[in-house]
Amino acid sequence: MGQLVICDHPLIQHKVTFIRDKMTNTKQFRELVDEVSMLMAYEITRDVQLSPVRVDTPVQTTEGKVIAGRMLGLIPILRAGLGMVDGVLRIIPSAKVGHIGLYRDHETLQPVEYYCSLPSDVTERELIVIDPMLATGGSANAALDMLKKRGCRPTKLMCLIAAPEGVKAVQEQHPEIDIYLAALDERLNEHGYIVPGLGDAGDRLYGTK
Ligand SMILES: O=P(O)(O)OC[C@H]1O[C@H](OP(=O)(O)OP(=O)(O)O)[C@H](O)[C@@H]1O
Ligand SMILES: O=c1cc[nH]c(=O)[nH]1
Ligand SMILES: [Mg+2]
Repeated sequence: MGQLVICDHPLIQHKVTFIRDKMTNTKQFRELVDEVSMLMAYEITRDVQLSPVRVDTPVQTTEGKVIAGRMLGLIPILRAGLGMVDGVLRIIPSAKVGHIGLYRDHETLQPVEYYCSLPSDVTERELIVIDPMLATGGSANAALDMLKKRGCRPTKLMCLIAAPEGVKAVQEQHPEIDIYLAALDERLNEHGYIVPGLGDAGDRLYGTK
């Protein structure tokens, strides 16, 4: 079973509180999501392999460590996943980005696929699927299915807020995936929204409601 990691660094928890706040405006919301995503990228890259190199300081030669060329790909789920990409890219600038378009049908809560564009070398990369909200888990599972069907290797799912129902659904359908969250909330409501959550992440990022 993959790990379930709650990124409980105080800076992340502080910012998530303001992300949840309904008084936070679109500009502040976008900035906070960007900042939390950057901070979460530290946790997500914790297992990156290092290799030794010699480095000449002004004083003497010593041994340093550099990242051992692991190839990463970021796969945001449109729309809301886009709000997290730049923050992660600030920490992992060499990652390539592919896009999966999914929206959740408001009646059935089932994900509807409308776009998929992946980097040409995507099958050689370790992929991190990115979406701020993991509610029923339908969208994350559909994205992971789409990637696996194309011969790709997703290893991590990065979300801001999840409901226990969504975590369970991903763990059942894709048990090897490591899930990284800033918060694990109480439950879903009758409309499939996370409680207490933050509302509709896409609408809050882009000011569409
Ligand atoms: O776990 P689930 O029950 O599938 O719900 C989570 C999905 O819902 C939201 O997207 P939405 O459908 O609102 O699309 P948007 O990003 O375009 O707003 C969110 O960004 C996830 O993709
Ligand atoms: O609470 C939720 C659930 C799904 N999608 C959102 O944007 N928010
Ligand atoms: Mg939405």
